[in-house]
Amino acid sequence: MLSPRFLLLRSTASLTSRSFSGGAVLKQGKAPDMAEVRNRLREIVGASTNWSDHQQAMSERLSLSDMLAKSQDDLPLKRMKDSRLEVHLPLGSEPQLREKYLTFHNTVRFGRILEDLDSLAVLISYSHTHNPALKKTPLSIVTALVDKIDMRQHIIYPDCDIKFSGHVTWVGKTSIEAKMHMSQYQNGAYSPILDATFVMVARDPENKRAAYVNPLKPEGPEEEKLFQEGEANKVRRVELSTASLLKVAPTDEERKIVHGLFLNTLDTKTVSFRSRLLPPNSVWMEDAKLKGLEICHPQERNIFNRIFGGFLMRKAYELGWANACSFGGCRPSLMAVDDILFQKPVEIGSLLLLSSQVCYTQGNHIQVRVHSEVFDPLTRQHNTTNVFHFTFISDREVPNIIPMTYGESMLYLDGKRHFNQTVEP
Ligand SMILES: CCCCCCCCCC(=O)SCCNC(=O)CCNC(=O)[C@H](O)C(C)(C)COP(=O)(O)OP(=O)(O)OC[C@H]1O[C@@H](n2cnc3c(N)ncnc32)[C@H](O)[C@@H]1OP(=O)(O)O
Repeated sequence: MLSPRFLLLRSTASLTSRSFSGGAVLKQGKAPDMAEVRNRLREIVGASTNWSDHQQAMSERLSLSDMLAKSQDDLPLKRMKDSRLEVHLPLGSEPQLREKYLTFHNTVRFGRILEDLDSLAVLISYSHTHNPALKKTPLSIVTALVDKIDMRQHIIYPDCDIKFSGHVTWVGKTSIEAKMHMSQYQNGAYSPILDATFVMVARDPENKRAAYVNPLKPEGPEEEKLFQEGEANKVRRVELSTASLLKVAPTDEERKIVHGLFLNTLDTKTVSFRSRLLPPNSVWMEDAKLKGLEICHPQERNIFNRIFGGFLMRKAYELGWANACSFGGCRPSLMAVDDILFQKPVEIGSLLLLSSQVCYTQGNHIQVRVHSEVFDPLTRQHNTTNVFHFTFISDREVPNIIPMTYGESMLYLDGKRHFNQTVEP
């Protein structure tokens, strides 16, 4: 795992003796770097620093199960400000840090930002669930969903300081919604770069069963509004999942779109269902794929000895970007990320197959879906672990993407739904 060097500027109340990540105490005037933050996270969950100790560390965590709350009512109410964090990424003032974030084209690697956001969401969640009476937390908090990342500005400069901030905005019984903002220092002030919403889920010390999190008490109309939005987000997520094209047929309008695409590819000379012709300025979906393989080494493990969610996002993003770049014939910018679902943990040692597909285009926009699955070479079984959705914008019109099979048509419609949701909500 290659996490950035964060400098914590301010947690909730004061830097003097406040815990920001479930037990870690900040000393006044001393801003911890990311190594310290990671060490603290390891301390909080009792994770091993060496892979060779991981089994012992996990067995020690087992004893923490007794500390889990039996019901949510047993846990004290928390306020939004209990989890509020502000973190500094000094790309401008610390040039040696820049290297890790730099692209060949002198912009910031967005994959690295995804890793940072993931770490921040974990920190925020541990701040919310912090119990000062416990030395180690019994909770294993994992990323379940990146609900949305909206880009407010497409260019992130590699030589200007960055600031992240965020806090818990909604909680369910065992899940936590965290909203984060990123801004960059330019021309004497910080201007917004992106807004992100993550859903984290609390599990028992072994990461096997769901575990209760503290209830959240919004204070004042602004916090009430955020909480209501969180509630609405939950309802929307359930509705979206119910309407998934993997479960139900497309709508009437969507069926017409698919049929229109089909008719547009028929060969008028042969009048056959089988003979298909690619319309001008178009690319078959089959020809808009890019694949990759990752061997999941212990270095990329998270504090629970699974593959770090941020690493998976970085790899998926970079593959998706390369595919969009190859498809559009120029370097695209990211417009939005939505609905990144972490369905199953990725075990250390897994073979991770990543497959990206341009699934929808409109004007100069490219919608890319990246699917990741673990492959067991001994049993030859494949298991989907993640699905990622990225919306890119190119500086020129891109070709139309055309599905040939029914399955591809569903991918096309799913891509269109994601595009409409993020770009034309
Ligand atoms: C060293 C320092 C570095 C710091 C970084 C540390 C990073 C640590 C974070 C990670 O890297 S985590 C790694 C990436 N994530 C994963 O591997 C998670 C993989 N997915 C899973 O394990 C399961 O799918 C998951 C635990 C997320 C959900 O499992 P289930 O579907 O069985 O959950 P369940 O039905 O028990 O529901 C539990 C809660 O999750 C909620 N939930 C489940 N799936 C969801 C979803 N897709 N969207 C929103 N909420 C979801 C569900 O509503 C419910 O909330 P409430 O109790 O509040 O109602």
